[in-house]
Amino acid sequence: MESIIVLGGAGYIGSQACKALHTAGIQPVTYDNLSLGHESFVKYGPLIKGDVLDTALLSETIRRYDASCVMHFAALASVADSVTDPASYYQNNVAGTLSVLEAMRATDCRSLVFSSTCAIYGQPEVVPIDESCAKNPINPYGRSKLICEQMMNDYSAAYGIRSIALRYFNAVGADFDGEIGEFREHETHIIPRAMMYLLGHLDEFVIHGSDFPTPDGTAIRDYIHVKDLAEAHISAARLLAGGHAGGAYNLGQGTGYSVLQVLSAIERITGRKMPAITGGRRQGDPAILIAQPALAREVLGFAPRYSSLQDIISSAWTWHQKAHPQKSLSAREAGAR
Ligand SMILES: NC(=O)c1ccc[n+]([C@@H]2O[C@H](COP(=O)([O-])OP(=O)(O)OC[C@H]3O[C@@H](n4cnc5c(N)ncnc54)[C@H](O)[C@@H]3O)[C@@H](O)[C@H]2O)c1
Ligand SMILES: O=c1ccn([C@@H]2O[C@H](COP(=O)(O)OP(=O)(O)O[C@H]3O[C@H](CO)[C@H](O)[C@H](O)[C@H]3O)[C@@H](O)[C@H]2O)c(=O)[nH]1
Repeated sequence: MESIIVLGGAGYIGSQACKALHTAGIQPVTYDNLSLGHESFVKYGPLIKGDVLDTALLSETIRRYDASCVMHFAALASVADSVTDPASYYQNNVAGTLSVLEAMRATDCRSLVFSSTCAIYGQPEVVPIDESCAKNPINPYGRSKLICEQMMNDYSAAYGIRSIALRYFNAVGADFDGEIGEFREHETHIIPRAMMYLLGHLDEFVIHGSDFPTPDGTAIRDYIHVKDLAEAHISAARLLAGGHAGGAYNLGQGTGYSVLQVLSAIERITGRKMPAITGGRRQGDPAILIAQPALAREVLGFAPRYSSLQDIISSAWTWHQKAHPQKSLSAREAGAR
């Protein structure tokens, strides 16, 4: 059976990729240090507990499974934390990716699919953003990912390790079977925070900024379902297996929604009131991020199927209720809403 090594496979997006690989008949071998991920998310193949900085263990794992490809999700990914603790981001994300490339160089595996981000574009001059737009990241997280892409290009030219960087916009939603979803110790993302608020795990939900230059004053993002992202990884791995030289592709829908539009859809779909407090902007939050996904459509055949607000919110809501059943029935929630 073909095996693919999934670095960070115990995390939110990596675990969805594992499920998609398993469904496609490929064995996903999760390699994760479990610093942020969950062992319970590793359901579709073996787990190797290890750090991406451990080059020797990585090489050994790639060889042991005779992996056809490496998918690299393992990173720190909080914009705000990267500003206060850049050292961790350069160590984990940049040195970590260098270690991955070195581990691959020591083996025969020459295909890498990498989790990049729209944060590499910084404050875009034009939207929708296409792949040729200026890359001026405005925080260490975005810079760390841009450096990784540059290293990957150099390793491709010099050592023939071909890579596809997938620049996700906002990953959202959960598995439609309710098996895996989005859950972090210190959650900052809009959909899980809203779900946690509705389930009584947060005392308030704050809208970060109402004075953006957008029609309703709240920031606009391009939300893409993790299942669509997971399937794009399989397309990317297949392209590389077919000899594709590598490249970088935006993964978004090409449509944006404001924070207020998302909150209103949450009220409609969950049938719960979502009273929100308006707060100030978060540091480094751009007003509008919308992808131009034409290149991904042309090259990867990327055609999002699960990214309507209805599918995104209903899958997340189902999973969050299942993940926290005891608390979802709390007296506070039942009485107050
Ligand atoms: N969530 C988003 O909206 C989004 C958007 C753009 C890009 N990304 C990128 O996608 C990838 C996955 O994001 P996610 O939301 O699933 O994050 P996540 O935190 O849920 O998953 C990351 C996983 O990597 C593991 N990990 C981290 N550092 C490691 C290390 N040094 N060695 C081994 N394992 C390590 C963690 O334990 C975790 O399981 C990241 O590279 C992130 O930068 C995410
Ligand atoms: O409690 C919250 C949480 C979020 N938001 C708003 O909701 C939108 C989406 O915020 P998220 O935190 O869900 O996502 P980001 O757009 O900040 O982050 C995403 O894009 C980043 C690049 O800008 C990184 O790639 C990151 O990993 C990825 O999740 C933003 O306008 C944010 O200000 C709120 O109003 N309240």
